[in-house]
Amino acid sequence: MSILALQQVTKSFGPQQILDHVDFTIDTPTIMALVAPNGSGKTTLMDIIANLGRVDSGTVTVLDRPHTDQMLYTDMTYMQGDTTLFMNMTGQDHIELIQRSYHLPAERVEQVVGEFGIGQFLQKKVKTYSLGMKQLLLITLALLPAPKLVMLDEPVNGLDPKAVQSLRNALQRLNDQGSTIIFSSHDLSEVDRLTDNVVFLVRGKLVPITTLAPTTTYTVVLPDARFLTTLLDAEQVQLITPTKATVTVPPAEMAALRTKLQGTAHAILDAVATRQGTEALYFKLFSQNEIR
Ligand SMILES: Nc1ncnc2c1ncn2[C@@H]1O[C@H](COP(=O)(O)OP(=O)(O)OP(=O)(O)O)[C@@H](O)[C@H]1O
Repeated sequence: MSILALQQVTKSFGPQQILDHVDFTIDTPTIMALVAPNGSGKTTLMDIIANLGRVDSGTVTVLDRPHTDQMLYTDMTYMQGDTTLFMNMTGQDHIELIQRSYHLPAERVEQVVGEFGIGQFLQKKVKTYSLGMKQLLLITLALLPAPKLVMLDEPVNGLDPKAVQSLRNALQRLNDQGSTIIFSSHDLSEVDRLTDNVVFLVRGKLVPITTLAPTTTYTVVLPDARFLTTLLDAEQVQLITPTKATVTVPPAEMAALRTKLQGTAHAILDAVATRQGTEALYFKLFSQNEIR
């Protein structure tokens, strides 16, 4: 089964071509970052996937169903900007709407509300919320149903470091449970913390970072860093401290390593990708500022 499939998708606004015969598929659950300059079409693309925008030509399927299938809402959520919130309703009102629509047990709501620490302001009207509070509410609403596909438009915006950490943990857990997350962001260091799976939108085409930089260097933390030398070739591992090392491998190999060590005494506790710079690749791809 494919999670997402775009076939020859084209979209223009007047003379401006946003998507140019895009072919793209996601077949296994992943956390994918969508990266491109302002005005390139990230929101347009997510709108199209969520059936909030029309394609000029091509087809989009989500979970092997046309993206126009109304019932897909049970399997796909989309966090857009704060214009989707009702200013005169409380956060709690919003949560109850989602809880009723998706028949969610109270424990699920308690878990996610607790995870993001938003319980203390849920009784207030949304119009009194700060940018970060609105972001946290929007993220909570999108993640509550734990759908198969979650799309988040710039979720990191306005979040404090603790909230970013909660987001990171929540997305990782959802992905571990089989959900796919697509998010856009301009914060490239946070992108590198959240995922290896970066896809650039370049002149109307989707370009996976793996096609540009086949290996990634990760700074990993684990109880005994020397253990890595028993699993990987010498040139792939560089010990930094007894509990820290750099590992240079393709992203898929890193994912396999994490899975292999999960739950063992050698579990990888943290891994930060310092690929030959997502940022460096970004500047190489978008140096001419010609997208806008
Ligand atoms: N309804 C519309 N009518 C005409 N042009 C539009 C419409 N919606 C978006 N655009 C244009 O399409 C381009 C892509 O916009 P989009 O919001 O998808 O970019 P983005 O990559 O999400 O940008 P940002 O990073 O700034 O959020 C922009 O030039 C925008 O002005």
